[in-house]
Amino acid sequence: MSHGWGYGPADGPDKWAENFPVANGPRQSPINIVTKEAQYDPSLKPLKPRYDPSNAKGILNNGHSFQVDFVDDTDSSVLTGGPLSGTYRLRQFHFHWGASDDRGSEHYVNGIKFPCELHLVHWNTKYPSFGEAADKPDGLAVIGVFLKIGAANPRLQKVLDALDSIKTKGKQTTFSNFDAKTLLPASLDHWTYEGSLTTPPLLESVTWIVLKEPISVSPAQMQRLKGLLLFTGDGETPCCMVDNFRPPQLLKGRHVRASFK
Ligand SMILES: NS(=O)(=O)NCC1=CS(=O)(=O)c2ccccc21
Ligand SMILES: [Zn+2]
Repeated sequence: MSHGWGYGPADGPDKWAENFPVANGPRQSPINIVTKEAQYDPSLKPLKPRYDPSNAKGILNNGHSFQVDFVDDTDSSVLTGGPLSGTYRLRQFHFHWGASDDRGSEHYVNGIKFPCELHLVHWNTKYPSFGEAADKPDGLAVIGVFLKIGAANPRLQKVLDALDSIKTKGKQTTFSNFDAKTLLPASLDHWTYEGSLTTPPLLESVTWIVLKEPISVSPAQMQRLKGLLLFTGDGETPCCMVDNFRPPQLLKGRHVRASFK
């Protein structure tokens, strides 16, 4: 059963507004971050991700990416600081990538695209659950991390090695004892703005925290991501899951803040 949306010509980002009219809303994501227009905000606090590796639960091919899910029934893996008020619990992380390394990221920096972008999704514990938080203006916080082609990144290896067991849509397997913090770069300098989910239902509930420093990924490691499959329908030939990114959306008067000078 398809979700009804995807990244192809018939069901891709240009079509999403038909079923999700918020696609044309005032705070849509991703965006192109124009660094000269991002104002340094000294009131932004240091970003504090505190993750417990034992909260890692499973890895799932959801048909448009893959996600690593975390147990989120306690405050043992949380994000605080930066632009956030209160405590946000880690829910899942996933990636967006291209068919070739000249594209793949959702956010751009001064028009520059990266081959891949990691999203760590958190929800505000002022609400009783993820589901309750997901449609509130301050409900979610997503850390975006750019991946840049370079040396092989050993911290990605455990995730990449798990992909062989979730090749097709709907497949999942256990994924335990993983510290998501190891996927973050040394510097937590970031840009932040008010936006949305970049996939349907495109809810305008996300405080975006996009890290300035990319992490590395080797061409061979990128190939592993591109090997994931999604079936477009029962019995149809599987096709590679690539180019699962939404293009940048209009700022519509929003301002991007920087945590660094
Ligand atoms: N790229 S993104 O993080 O903005 N959107 C993916 C996403 C993250 S999520 O787990 O909040 C969720 C729930 C329902 C539908 C999509 C999503
Ligand atoms: Zn995402």
